[in-house]
Amino acid sequence: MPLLSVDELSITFTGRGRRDVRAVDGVSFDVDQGQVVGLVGESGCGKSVTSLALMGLLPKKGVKLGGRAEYDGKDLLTLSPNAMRDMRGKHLAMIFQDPLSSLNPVIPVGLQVTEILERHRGMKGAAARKEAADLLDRVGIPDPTRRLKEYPHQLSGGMRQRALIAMAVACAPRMLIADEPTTALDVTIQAQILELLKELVDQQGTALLMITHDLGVVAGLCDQVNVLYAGKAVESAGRRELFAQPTHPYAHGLLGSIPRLDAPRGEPLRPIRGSINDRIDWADGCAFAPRCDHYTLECLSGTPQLTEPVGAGHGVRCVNPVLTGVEVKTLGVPAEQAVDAAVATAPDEPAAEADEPAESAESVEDSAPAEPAGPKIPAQAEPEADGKAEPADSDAAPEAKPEAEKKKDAS
Ligand SMILES: Nc1ncnc2c1ncn2[C@@H]1O[C@H](COP(=O)(O)OP(=O)(O)OP(=O)(O)O)[C@@H](O)[C@H]1O
Repeated sequence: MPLLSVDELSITFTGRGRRDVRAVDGVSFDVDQGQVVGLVGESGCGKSVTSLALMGLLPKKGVKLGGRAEYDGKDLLTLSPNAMRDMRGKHLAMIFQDPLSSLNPVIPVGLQVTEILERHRGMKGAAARKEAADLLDRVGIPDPTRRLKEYPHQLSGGMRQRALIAMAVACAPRMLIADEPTTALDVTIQAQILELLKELVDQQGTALLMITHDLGVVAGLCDQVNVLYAGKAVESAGRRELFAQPTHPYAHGLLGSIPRLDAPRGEPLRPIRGSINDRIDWADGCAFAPRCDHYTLECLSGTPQLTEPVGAGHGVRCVNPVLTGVEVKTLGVPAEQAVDAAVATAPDEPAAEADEPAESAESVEDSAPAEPAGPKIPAQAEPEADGKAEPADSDAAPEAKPEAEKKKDAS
C-alpha cells in the first residue's frame, strides 16, 4: 500500500462576487516509501496548491476540497486542524521555495530548530541544542554551533535552504514535500541541495513529493513523474518512460524546449507558444488545445481521459498523442543518457549533468516569444478532409502551424 495515495484531488477557490477558480481538477497519484514523485508543470498549473492542501495549509474559508488524500490510512483533507498539526513535523514536512521568507527573520536559526525539537521530540536545553547542531552538520552547514546563534540574514541562500531542510527532517518525517526547493538558488548550490534530498531518500527511506517546473530536477531525482497542465495531470509515467517518449503534446513541447548546447549557432529556441492563460475549460475539451500543434476537432469534445497509448503505467490525457519517437536532448546529452547518468550518481559523487539543465529549463511562459496566441478554437478550427487539423511536428515550427492558424496568417 502506498504511503500517500491522492485520489481525484480537486481544489476550488470560491469567493463572493467572483467566478470560482478550479485550481486542481481530479489529480491522482501515489507516493511509496523511499520513492520520489514529481509534480511538474509551468507556473499556475496547480503544483503549489496541491502541496498546501496535503499539508493542511490552505485556508478553510473560500477553498473547496474534493477527493481524498490518504496518508497511512487517514484522509489528510478531512483531518481536524489539531490532528493535522500533529501530523506535520513527525509524519509530513515541507520545504518551501524561498528560504528567507520561510524562516523567521528576527529569531536565531538555532532557536527555530530547537523549537521543533522541543515541540515534537520533547527535547530541552543542552540536549536540544546539541541535536540542532548535529542536524545542521548533517545537512552540510559548516561550524554549526556558531551558525545556530546567527540570524537568517547572516546565512547564505544555500545555507538557509539547508537550515530549512534540517528543520524539515528534524523529526525524521516519513514524507517530505519539497516545493521548488532549489529555484531561488544558484546552479551549483541547486545540485548540492538535490544531492542532499537524494541522500535522505536513500538513507532513511523518506518518501519525497517533488514539486518543480524544472526538468533537470526531474531527470536527476524523480522515479515517477506527473505532468500537470491547468490543474489536471496530462501525463503520468516513470522518469525513463517520460524522457524516452514524452507523449502528451505539452510534455513533448516541454522537453523539446530545453536549450541544447550542441544546437547549431543561431538555431532558434523552440518554446511552446502562448501561455497557460490561453486555454479552454476542461469541460469543453483539452485545456491545452489552443497552444497545441497536434489538435484535432476531437480535442474539443469533452474532457479527454487518461489512457495508456504507449504502454502500461504511462498515462496520457490526449486524443491525438505524439506517437512518433522524438530525440529529446537535455543540454546536448540525449535524454536517456542524462537519465542514466542521474540514476547512476552515487550520493557522494558530484551531481549528474542532468541536474545542469536546471537553469536552462526556464518556465515556458518566461521564454515564450511575443507570437500571436494559438488559434481561437473551436470557431476557426476547420478539419482537413480526414477530419484532422494538419498534424504538426513541433520540431518543424514555424511552418507546422495548425490549419486554422495558417488561414489566419494568410488573411
Ligand atoms: N487564493 C487564491 N484564490 C484564487 N486563485 C488562486 C489562489 N491561489 C492560487 N490560485 C490559482 O490556482 C492556480 C494554481 O496556483 P499554484 O500556485 O498552485 O500554481 P503553481 O503551479 O504552483 O505555480 P508557481 O510555480 O508559479 O507557484 C493558479 O491559477 C492560481 O491563480
